[in-house]
Amino acid sequence: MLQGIGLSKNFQGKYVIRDVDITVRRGEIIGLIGPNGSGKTTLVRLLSGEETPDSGQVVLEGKPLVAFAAKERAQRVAVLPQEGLSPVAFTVQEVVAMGRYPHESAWSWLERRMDSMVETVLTKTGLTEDRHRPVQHLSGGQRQRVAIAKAMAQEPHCFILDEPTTYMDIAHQIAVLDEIKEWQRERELAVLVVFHDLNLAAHYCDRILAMKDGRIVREGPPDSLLTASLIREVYDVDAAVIRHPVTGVPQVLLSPGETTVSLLSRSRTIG
Ligand SMILES: Nc1ncnc2c1ncn2[C@@H]1O[C@H](COP(=O)(O)OP(=O)(O)OP(=O)(O)O)[C@@H](O)[C@H]1O
Repeated sequence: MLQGIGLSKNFQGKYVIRDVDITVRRGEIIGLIGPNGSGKTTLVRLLSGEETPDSGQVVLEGKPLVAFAAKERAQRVAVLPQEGLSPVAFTVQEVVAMGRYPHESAWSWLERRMDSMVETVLTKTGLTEDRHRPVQHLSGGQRQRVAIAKAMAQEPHCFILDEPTTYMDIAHQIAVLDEIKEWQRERELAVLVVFHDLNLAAHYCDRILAMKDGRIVREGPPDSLLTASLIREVYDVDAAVIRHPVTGVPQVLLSPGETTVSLLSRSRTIG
């Protein structure tokens, strides 16, 4: 459904994405993991058309992404960027209604605000009570929920989220990811999520792709992929991986002392 074929991207003479193949299929949540600077956001930006690859191409529903007009593309792909929503003066409801833009014809602004899809996502994301508050008065976590609601209102077939739970407390991390998962199942969406939290990735993803130095180095279901050796290979960190006592999915436990040693030696190498 959304495919990157042989993607490479070079910034200032340095390849940050190297010959990456990736397919995000309908009905599937893929997690993209990897250390800082490994190329996750750049890959997301290539897949959403915000960056142009130096080689390779992105194919959406069988057609090159570049062949879609911006509005057609927005009807199919919604992106939650890493930087989230700016603290704008618009209200929560107005921002969520902006997500309807790709589907509107000659509707007026007022009609757009009354759209039932806006009501549905405000309810789903628990934002009904805050609907008349200006976004600039919300906390970082609340703003992130508004950004997710706006993307949901877009009714895409494919949803790309770059670290969606940044700024959220643990209750909202779970609530928002549960909602995204339920919505993905209902609509058979193709979902790609960049995760730093490997334990959340293990719970929510059907498949995980691990990136390092601009390449996808390992790929598989969380159950078989998330091992101590993978974490050592990708992050240079010695971690213990155990089974969650209730769900049985792999969970990563860090050993702080060893993590610090690895990071110090890595920064010495970089410096
Ligand atoms: N527009 C740009 N110009 C120059 N270099 C860039 C640009 N965008 C990204 N890079 C570089 O590309 C590399 C990969 O960055 P990217 O943001 O894709 O990594 P990431 O895996 O998402 O990192 P993080 O986990 O910190 O968000 C980094 O070295 C970064 O400095």
